[in-house]
Amino acid sequence: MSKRGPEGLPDPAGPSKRTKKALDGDGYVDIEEDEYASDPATDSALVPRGATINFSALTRKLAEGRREKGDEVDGDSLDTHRRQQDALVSHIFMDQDFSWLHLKPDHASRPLWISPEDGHIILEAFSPIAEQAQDFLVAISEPVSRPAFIHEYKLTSYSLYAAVSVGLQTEDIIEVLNRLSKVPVPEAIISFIRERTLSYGKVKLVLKHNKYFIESSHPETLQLLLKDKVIRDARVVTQQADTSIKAATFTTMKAPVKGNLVIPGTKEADKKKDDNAASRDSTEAYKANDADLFTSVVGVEGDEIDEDDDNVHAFEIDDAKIDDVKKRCNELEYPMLEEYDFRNDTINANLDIDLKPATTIRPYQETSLSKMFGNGRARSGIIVLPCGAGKTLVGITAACTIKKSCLCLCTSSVSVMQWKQQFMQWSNVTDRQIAVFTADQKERFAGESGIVISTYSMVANTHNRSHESKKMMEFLTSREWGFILLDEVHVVPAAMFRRVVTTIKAHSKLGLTATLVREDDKIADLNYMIGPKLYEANWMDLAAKGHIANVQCAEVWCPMTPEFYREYLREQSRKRMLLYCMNPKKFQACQFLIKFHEDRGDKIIVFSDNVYALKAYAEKLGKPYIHGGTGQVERMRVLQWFQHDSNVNTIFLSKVGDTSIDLPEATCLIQISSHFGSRRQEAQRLGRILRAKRRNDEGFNAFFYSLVSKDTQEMFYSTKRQQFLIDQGYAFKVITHLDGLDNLPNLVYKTKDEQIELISSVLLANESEADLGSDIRADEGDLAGTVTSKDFGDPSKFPTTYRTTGSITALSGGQYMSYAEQSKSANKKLAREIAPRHKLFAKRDKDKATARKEARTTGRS
Ligand SMILES: Nc1ncnc2c1ncn2[C@@H]1O[C@H](COP(=O)(O)OP(=O)(O)OP(=O)(O)O)[C@@H](O)[C@H]1O
Repeated sequence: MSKRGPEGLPDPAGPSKRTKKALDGDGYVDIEEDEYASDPATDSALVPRGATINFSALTRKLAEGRREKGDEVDGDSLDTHRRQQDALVSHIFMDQDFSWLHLKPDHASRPLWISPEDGHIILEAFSPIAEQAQDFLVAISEPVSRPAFIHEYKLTSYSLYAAVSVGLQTEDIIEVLNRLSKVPVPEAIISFIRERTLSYGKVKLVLKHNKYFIESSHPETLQLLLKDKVIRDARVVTQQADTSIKAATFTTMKAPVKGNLVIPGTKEADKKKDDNAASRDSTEAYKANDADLFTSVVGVEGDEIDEDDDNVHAFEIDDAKIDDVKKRCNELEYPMLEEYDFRNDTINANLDIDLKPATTIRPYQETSLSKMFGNGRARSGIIVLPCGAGKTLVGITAACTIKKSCLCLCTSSVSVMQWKQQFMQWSNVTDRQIAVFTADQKERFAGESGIVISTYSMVANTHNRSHESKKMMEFLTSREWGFILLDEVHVVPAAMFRRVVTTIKAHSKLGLTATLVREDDKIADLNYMIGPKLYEANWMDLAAKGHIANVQCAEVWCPMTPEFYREYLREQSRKRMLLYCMNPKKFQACQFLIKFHEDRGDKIIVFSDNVYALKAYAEKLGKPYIHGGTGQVERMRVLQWFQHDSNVNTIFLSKVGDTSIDLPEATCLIQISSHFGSRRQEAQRLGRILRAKRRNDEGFNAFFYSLVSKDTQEMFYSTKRQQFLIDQGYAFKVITHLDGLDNLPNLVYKTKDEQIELISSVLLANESEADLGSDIRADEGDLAGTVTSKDFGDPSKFPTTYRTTGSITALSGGQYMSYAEQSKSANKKLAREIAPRHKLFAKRDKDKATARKEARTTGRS
């Protein structure tokens, strides 16, 4: 595989040579000079096929060539003037001077600019055609950052793979980009798009009669793949097929027939119900949609999506090696499309389910599904929708469209029950057709087809299975599944995924997630294990349309009291965390915000990953709490109170509440302790209020506060955590002072004595109290719990996030708080004190510390 730069773009250091070398190493591929790109618009010698492109060098060379030839300059005075201007500004921008990419005369009405350096695309989100441009960019590139006015995307190999897999053609991509761009699309980018899309979509992975086949209508491509050792070794040679690699020896299969497909829950489906006679070809409808997009954006007709050739060639591969083969094909730049022609599958029994007549899916849910079913088959891939936007219904609608046996995998047993309940709520599935497989329940559906809902760990775990579990696994692995639904795909460790993908045979896979980010950079693995990203919604758009709530985000800086800070500087890292969580000023800020929001009529969830702090805060403030150790009955009771009792307006949750708790009543979140710098956790917590019931009330805002102890490590983690949400367009305000806090009646830990009492109890607390990982029960499967502080790097190296400091009045409409920047703090003085001391004093300090330690040990015993 070509080595990629940090952006997913090729590394200028020449990785293509690696590709070539790897292939040569196996002694099978001759990359001839004539395989160099032969597009007349580009200098062919510069762009070898499969080679990595140094965008800037290439573009400059091409531009210089043109200048030498006098191509781009028609000699009129305007251009001369322009060149003079360029010369004037060039020294300011240095190597970032792109003035040689001349603006088109009507550039003001075109919303895009593409960097010739790295394929990053900048979009003016305020342009009248920004919405259409966004739809197009989401299809061909990866969104990097989408705040209010300027969006950033990047073109990568994977994004182009996804574009081809949803039916876009190379020339359409280039044409539309060119129409939208303020400058002509740099030639390096055109070459990159051509080169990357050349081989995509040529090879498919098909499951037939419980066997996997690699299928293509280009026999030469199959020959090329078979020259690779990994693929060759994975091939199952049947009697009919000769091992020698000739097109004639491949099994020839008939191309699937296309017909009518209507996704349930859409307007199309309603129309069909109303008028059976007027059934329409939905493939045509989706093509028309795409064509509309292109026409409205750029004024050209969209090309027809290629129909399959009549004859396709295929060879069988060993299902135990399926994962390696997929990975290898990706590396060879022939990623396999996985499509399931479910309507022509006569082998697997149909599942008679449909959405209930009253269920209507929302426009963005329909768009995401149209990417999956756009050509009448089910494409495997990933759909990314914000938390609370209704991924469950998207999954259920997909299952009701495919109408074959479905296996649904989630991260915890609580989610399993929620999925089952949602299936029953939105579709007409009967109790007999749906079964759950968890540690407590091992059910099977009645009849030939049905739905099984389980957890990743139940299916992937191979140790200590009970007899019943073994039997259940035999049931799951012995059959062919039409559809596998994978919830929260971003949290599942790669090894666990691999086990699931290799043990369960499924024709199509749909991954669902809100946050396609991982701290361990394993996200690229999902591309070959599940498929490309089919759709990613824009959070701000959905908020503007009322599908999710508008949220005001704020980071509240709580100064450490001098005593806490002194101990913080002295203690080791685990205790340090306990100290910044239990900071009395944070306690007070939490009390103040709870009071402030309860008075406004909000329902508040306070999150704390640290169970020691969770209990201490909740007990001190007299509020109910739930953590990993809370029993099911108690949990349900607390949640019921919160939902229905007007006297219980605040609950405290540990990380068990991050994902699996659906509380549309909640309108305010306060975070007092969190899992280091996890961007995913921050987004998932925000997700708890995005579904606020009251989101469509006029002027309604939900609130998300992160309480951070000033001048501690927590500030670095907080910045890191916010990055994902900032990229989605959320602005974090910083509150440095809560006006009125000091006058709050019954303010906790107000006196020095109380604060000192608190610090001694924190210091006496066991080191393990600072642990975050032990809170989740095994069956709740904290699949992401493997991430530690180490994964977040060195705080000092992390780039700072842009923040705004503003008025809380503007933030919440409240008049009781104000900002004040503190220029000096006692903490700074303390930090100076703690700095390396003269050796004369060092010994005295050491003696003192030993004495203190001894005193503590005696106190504990
Ligand atoms: N088309 C729809 N019509 C009405 N309600 C809907 C629709 N789609 C989703 N909802 C509602 O939106 C809420 C959120 O849905 P869901 O729990 O599926 O979100 P999610 O995207 O899975 O969130 P998370 O990632 O936080 O788990 C649910 O209460 C669901 O009933």
